[in-house]
Amino acid sequence: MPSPCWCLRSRKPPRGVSTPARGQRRAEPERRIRFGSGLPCEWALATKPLPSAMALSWARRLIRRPACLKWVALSTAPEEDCRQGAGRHETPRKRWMKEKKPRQGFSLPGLECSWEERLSSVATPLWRLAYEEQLKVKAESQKKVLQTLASRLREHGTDKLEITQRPDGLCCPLHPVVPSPIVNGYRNKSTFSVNRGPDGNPKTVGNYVGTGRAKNIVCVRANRLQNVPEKHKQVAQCYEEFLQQSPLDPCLLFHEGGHWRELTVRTNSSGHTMAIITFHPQDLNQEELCTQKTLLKEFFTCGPGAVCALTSLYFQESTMTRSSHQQSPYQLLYGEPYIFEEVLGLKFRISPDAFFQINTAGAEVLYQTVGKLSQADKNTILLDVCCGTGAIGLSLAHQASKVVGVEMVEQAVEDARWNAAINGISNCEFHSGKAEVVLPQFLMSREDDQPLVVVVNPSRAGLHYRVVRAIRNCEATRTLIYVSCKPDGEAMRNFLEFCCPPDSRKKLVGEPFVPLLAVPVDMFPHTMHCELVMVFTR
Ligand SMILES: C[S@@+](CC[C@H](N)C(=O)[O-])C[C@H]1O[C@@H](n2cnc3c(N)ncnc32)[C@H](O)[C@@H]1O
Repeated sequence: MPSPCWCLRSRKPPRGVSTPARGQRRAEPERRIRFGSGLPCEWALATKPLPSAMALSWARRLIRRPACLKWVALSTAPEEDCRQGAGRHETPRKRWMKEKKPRQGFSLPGLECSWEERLSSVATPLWRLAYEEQLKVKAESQKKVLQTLASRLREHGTDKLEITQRPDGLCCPLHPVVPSPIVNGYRNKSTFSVNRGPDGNPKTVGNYVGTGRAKNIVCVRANRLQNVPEKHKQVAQCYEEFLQQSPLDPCLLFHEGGHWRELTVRTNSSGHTMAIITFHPQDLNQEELCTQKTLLKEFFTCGPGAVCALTSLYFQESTMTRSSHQQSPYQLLYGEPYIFEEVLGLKFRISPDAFFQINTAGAEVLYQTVGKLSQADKNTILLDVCCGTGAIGLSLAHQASKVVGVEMVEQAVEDARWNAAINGISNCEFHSGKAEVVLPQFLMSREDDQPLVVVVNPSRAGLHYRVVRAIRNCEATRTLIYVSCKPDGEAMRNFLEFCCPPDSRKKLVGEPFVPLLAVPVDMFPHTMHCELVMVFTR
């Protein structure tokens, strides 16, 4: 259980707690709440768990103002700043940010709030709530998404009674959140950065507290993050040990030089572990690069890093924030080129560059949910748009007459084809390329009029308008399933494009879709995120 403490920034004190006068400190034996005057907004620290209703109401505020989340950890400025009060024109936060110096975890009497806890509050803001409470918070935020969609559709002049006449103000019925079968350590992939830690050590491996824009980034070890499994933490710790003994500098800012960059760890259910290390070559020659790769390999195969028992070690030279395999190949230094996973009885091969849902047990629930909702049958073709390694299409292939997948990452498409073959699935084809290029061509060139069930699961950037237009203008598409982990972002734009009244200016001439049902599936316990499965029909 996490330590019984809830810490949030809030404009108002929780109900039932009076605000002390400016500068005055108040201590109650049961619950002690402090308000730091001079901070941009008041914030509160409770040393006892708050009643769940209270915690929930605060969490709801976070949903309304998610920007607050960024400040949850940062606004916890050291106590002496609050106590002494800042100058008239300089708030403690301003002063703290101006110093730009990472500080040691600070302590308040009765409340230890370490850097690790701050990181937890940034990366997993719900971690102090019991899982049932987390699900309530997520249900609330999904409700808001459906309310927003309903009101945006009304603004767009929809006359669909299914939307305009719903008494709850939602655009369609909303199911309760389907819980994740695993709540802790569920991540099968974690990425760790290298940067200055709270003690100023530039070779710290962890995750960021703070932002680049505010220039107050501190890299904090992920040891306390509840969604990261122990194995990932162990590899991160070993990489840090390697860096400490390496003569080369870490690459903190590209233009300042340095080499060692982030670490990605992938694991599967049988404990196999793949590590990928990104390296900025700067002006090293091939021989020098080779020396570094050898040192890294030796460290993880026969040196102190051997305890991690890696099954694959990859090295990627990259001068960009992110590079695909095409831009800068993943170089296998040691072991198996792929990691394998089993999902719903099917075997999946996953390349280092390929996307795979980060919660494998949660992915099974998600795919089962999509399968039930899709109503794909032997008369329908199932289109899996943004298919990754083909997981959705392959797990539903037995329901449909045929599956067609589209994916832009070449390695993932190769995995999808291999996955179909190894599982003996012959009614699938996978196309490589951007969906906005491949899909309109595919739909235009179809000669049969077999009904289509389209499942889209794009990244956070949402679908390109050409993809939306192609799907909407294709009459054979009667059912559309949109799976999104950020339905209040770009996906909302897509929902409107699918459901708005016909608009010839935007070439959205096909019959509009109507939201039929929404089922949230929790894949990310402790975070605010949730996968939303939206079913549209027409
Ligand atoms: C959220 S993942 C979904 C993967 C897959 N449905 C699954 O469950 O494993 C999004 C996928 O979309 C791919 N993608 C992003 N933009 C794309 C585009 N414009 N065209 C095709 N695929 C794209 C990404 O490479 C990634 O594999």
